Amino acid sequence: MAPTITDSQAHDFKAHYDCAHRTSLQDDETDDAYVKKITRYSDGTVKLRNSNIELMDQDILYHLALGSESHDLQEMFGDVKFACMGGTPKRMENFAHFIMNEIGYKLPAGTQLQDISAYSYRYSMYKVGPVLCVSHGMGTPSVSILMHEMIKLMYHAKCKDPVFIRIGTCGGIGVDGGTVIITEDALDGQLRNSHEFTILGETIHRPAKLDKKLARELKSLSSADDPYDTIIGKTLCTNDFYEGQGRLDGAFCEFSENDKMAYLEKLRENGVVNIEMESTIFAALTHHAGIKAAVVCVALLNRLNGDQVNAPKEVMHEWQQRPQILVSRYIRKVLTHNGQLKNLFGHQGSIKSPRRFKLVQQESQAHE
Ligand SMILES: O=P(O)(O)O[C@H]1O[C@H](CO)[C@@H](O)[C@H]1O
Ligand SMILES: O=c1cc[nH]c(=O)[nH]1
Repeated sequence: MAPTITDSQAHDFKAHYDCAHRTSLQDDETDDAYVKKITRYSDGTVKLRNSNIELMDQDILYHLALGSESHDLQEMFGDVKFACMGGTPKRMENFAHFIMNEIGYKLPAGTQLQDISAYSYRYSMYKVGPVLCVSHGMGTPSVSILMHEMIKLMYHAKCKDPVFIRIGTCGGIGVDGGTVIITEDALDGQLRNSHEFTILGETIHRPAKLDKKLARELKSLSSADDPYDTIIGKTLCTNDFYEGQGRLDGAFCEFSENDKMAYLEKLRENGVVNIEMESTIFAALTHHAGIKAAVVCVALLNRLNGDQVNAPKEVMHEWQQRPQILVSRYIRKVLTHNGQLKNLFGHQGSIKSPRRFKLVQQESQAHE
């Protein structure tokens, strides 16, 4: 049944809508406190900024092949603490297997990981205890649809203070392929720290804010033993991989190599260290929902040296594991801190890897 919206709910909607226009006038702290107030219940569970949903008999999360009536979402997802997302289904399936080993999670006997959203034929979703691993496709429209449904999923499931992390790939600016980059600020094609939406024919901007503390915490989990650099910097989010990222090798190119290099230099002068295609929408919608979020990508090339992604497949496969390793350290740290990683030492996989073992030792000492 379609929801009926009362005047007071419409007023509520308008207040929230006005807030989206107003945020640039507010200082960050007021904005953060306001967002927190309207996006959390007192027990930390996610509160939606859309009262229409409560009035609906059921909410179908169409692109996830889930629904609030057809599935017991609280039973299925109520324990989720981390929602990790990345472009491809295969990367997220690999991450699900990787994190399962890293946190010592054991599936019930006789079962194996399954793609929960397989029948959507859109996104893939795997659940490993408190960790959801979801593919988001390419570009901001694809991520936008997923984020609406993921945020509603967190609400229906009554998840407490979930953290969203994008695990991606990017082009580096002045950094070597294989470098791990944590986004400090996500900028749109015009270097604005916001995402532009067209709603009811009107243009609005929502701040593309990520959690700075989380970014620093992730950075602190990089290790001097890692055979690659992990850095923090600004990320440019574009609507295209070719002309939109100043590549000379698309089907069309109406600018010169000099124009391209001048543009990349301008980005560098503005503190931009990488280019990808989802960070502004990811940051804007998580911030609007009061959800702590981070973006961690690995550079597949240094764009100052060229445009083609030509590293060997095996090399790129190894590079793509690097953001996953960093994120898994964070997840293990939080779970250890919360006393939820009790089985770790009993789990063979953890004892086998010296680096992982060292980290576990450090963590347990830090919490003694
Ligand atoms: O590696 P993922 O997460 O797919 O992200 C990057 O790769 C895609 C382009 O190849 C874009 O979606 C870009 O953001
Ligand atoms: O150059 C690159 C590489 C990966 N992803 C992008 O969006 N750009």
